Amino acid sequence: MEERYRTPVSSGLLWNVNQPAMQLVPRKHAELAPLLARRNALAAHLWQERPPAPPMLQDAFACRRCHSAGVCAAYHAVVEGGTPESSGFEEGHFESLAGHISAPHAAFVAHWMGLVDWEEAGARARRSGMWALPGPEREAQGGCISNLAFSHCPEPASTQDGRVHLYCFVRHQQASAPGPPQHHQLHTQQQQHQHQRQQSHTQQQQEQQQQQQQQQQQSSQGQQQAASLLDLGMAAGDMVLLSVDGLHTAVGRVTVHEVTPSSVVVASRRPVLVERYKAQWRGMGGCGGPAGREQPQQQQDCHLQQQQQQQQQQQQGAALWRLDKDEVASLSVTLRTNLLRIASDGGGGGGGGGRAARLRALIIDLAAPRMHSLAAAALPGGDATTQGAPGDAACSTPGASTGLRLRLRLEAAERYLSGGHGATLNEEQAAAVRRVAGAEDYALVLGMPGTGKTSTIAAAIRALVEGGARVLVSAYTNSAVDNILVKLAQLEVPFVRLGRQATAHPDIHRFMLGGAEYPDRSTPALRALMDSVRVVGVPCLSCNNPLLAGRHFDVAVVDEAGQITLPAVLAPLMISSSFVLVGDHYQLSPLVVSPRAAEGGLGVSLFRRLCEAQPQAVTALQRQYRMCAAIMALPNALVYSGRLAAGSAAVAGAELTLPRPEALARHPAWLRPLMAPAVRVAFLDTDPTDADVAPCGEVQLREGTTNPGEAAAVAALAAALLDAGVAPGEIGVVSPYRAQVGARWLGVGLWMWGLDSTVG
Ligand SMILES: Nc1ncnc2c1ncn2[C@@H]1O[C@H](COP(=O)(O)OP(=O)(O)OP(=O)(O)O)[C@@H](O)[C@H]1O
Repeated sequence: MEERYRTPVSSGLLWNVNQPAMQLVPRKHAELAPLLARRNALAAHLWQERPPAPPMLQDAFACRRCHSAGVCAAYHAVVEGGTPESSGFEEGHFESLAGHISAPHAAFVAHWMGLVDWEEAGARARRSGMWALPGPEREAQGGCISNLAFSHCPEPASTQDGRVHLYCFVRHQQASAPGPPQHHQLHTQQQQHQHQRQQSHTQQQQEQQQQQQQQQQQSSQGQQQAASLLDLGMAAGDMVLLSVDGLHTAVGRVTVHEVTPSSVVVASRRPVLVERYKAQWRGMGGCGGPAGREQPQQQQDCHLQQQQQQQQQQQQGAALWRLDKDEVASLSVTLRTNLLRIASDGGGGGGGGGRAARLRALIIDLAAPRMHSLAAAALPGGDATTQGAPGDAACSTPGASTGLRLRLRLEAAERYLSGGHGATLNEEQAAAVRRVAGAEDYALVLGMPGTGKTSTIAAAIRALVEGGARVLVSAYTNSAVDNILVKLAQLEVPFVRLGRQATAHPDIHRFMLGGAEYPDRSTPALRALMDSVRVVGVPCLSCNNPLLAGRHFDVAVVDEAGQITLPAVLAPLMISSSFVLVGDHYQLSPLVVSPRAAEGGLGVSLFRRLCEAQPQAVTALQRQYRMCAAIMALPNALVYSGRLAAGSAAVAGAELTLPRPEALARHPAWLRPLMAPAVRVAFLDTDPTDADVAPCGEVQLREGTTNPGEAAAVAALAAALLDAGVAPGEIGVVSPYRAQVGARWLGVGLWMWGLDSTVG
């Protein structure tokens, strides 16, 4: 720390998990050497591609009291093939925690643990760029905004989470006038840079290369960066790390508050000492790291551009800041813990052993799910299919048999479906509601695009709640959770949304703790709220929220389940008696970075695994309300084998209506035939021989691939539609290129999406 911060450090803080407060520990020279040795050993350990876990402690007394003994025993058993003797646990302790794990279950969990390891290694390789690459290089790869100068502190904002401090940064443009990106120049420079790296590294050559690079970078600096900060893929709500480039990585973990073309405002709960870095910068006299320290050539190459920018900033007495998206964070730890919790029968903190046993049967052994038919549920006390699951006693509602609970839900579903909003659901949707209400183990809802998945799930949740169930609403992303919650609010179903306000949809803020619906944040009030509320919404990876500790739900409903990896989806399932997975595995599968993990099956969601193993548990929604017949023909031919149908004749025959068709006369001739009402799908040939359409071709910009010719053609089409009276909000533009999805469309209020975000 002294080396890094150039400040004498005379003591440190020790946090002992068994103690309520931290202790101040004075620095003792004699203790430093072994501490550094442990630090180095840990660093060396973590640096390996797939680091093994440290050896078992062999401290029976400490392990008996440890809250992680369950997952630790499960890990030792399934990954390390451990025995009671090798565990070092007290006699009988290891067997009680891991003795039940059969060889096939151990093999399954070990396999998935390995996939998480590979994925973590892949993600870590990407993340290392945050620490190793100068901001501009990282910005070119995406996930970073670099070359920022601190501007000012807007007034602190008050949120339900408390007051947050705001910091506004602007592009450091003063040293170089902004201008259009010089594509050719950038490309050439990158080639030269690469080429130079391949050359022999004699001292003389290195110096020449550095000089060349400096000259090139000086001439192109300021021209390479994206013209608008909106083009860099960061949005309000993103979690980012704020750093001073080359001086201090991760000054703070902050949230993006607002992005405009020229500025970005970040929010932090704690004050960030921006002025301090200005002062420190002056004190250090240049680039980060001790002066004269030898660096490998690659690092020197890497840091050249950074140093130049820093020198410019230094002359002006200010630091250069950067924002890096924090994507991996503690994800792998959560995934491993989830896997070990279904392997373990206790001591894992939360899920009961009975629930874990049932999940092992359903997920690993692929046991058939028990489903209560309406007829069976009508019988007093339920039927045989609802009784006697091993270990389920831990999950049942006291005083009510499983059969009775399911019958109450099914009756509530029928009541809902027979009146008001419920009557507007089509047959498939109504069947899905019944299936969800009658599911004892799980139900799967396969919702093809535009088939009313969200509406159906919201209706099913309302029926569940009216039938007395407590429901956990989850998904991988905050936005997917909120999508359902918005519909629940319309159906007047009360709920609590857990999480930070910054990550939630504005319409949902009032349902968050401290929001208009739940203003009292005192401990008794929160406890009473969590005891009484019937519906809680939280993303999968936040199910370890302290307010959920020790709580149990009757049903977990997980949306977009086709896009969630198996280890990630387990957390909500562990704290619920039954679950409903909603998704469409024919659309996007889980995003996996590591090819090796993908080969091993990490890209196969639990939703798909169960759909394939237990097709009788699937209710498919196939009647869609979004696409006319001509558009629907494409997904039907490519993906759904003709199963997708239009919800009504009006949907199938929908056509373009132009309030002012005569306005088209003012626009290029090539686009007029495309606007005929009968034309539902058109492929526009952008061959350059057509004089009217601008020549098209891909161009590599710093912010990504673009096709200016195609963009111009789309702009012409949009302008014609607007002129002909189509409302801006009725026009959508989709592009496979992130860089093409830019600010230029926002001015006219068009909907503009990247390809991924249009799925579903
Ligand atoms: N039974 C129905 N009758 C008429 N319109 C319906 C019906 N069900 C859904 N819709 C309409 O279909 C559209 C899509 O509904 P919804 O957003 O719930 O579908 P989704 O399957 O969740 O969509 P996505 O494909 O985005 O996941 C909405 O405009 C909705 O009002």
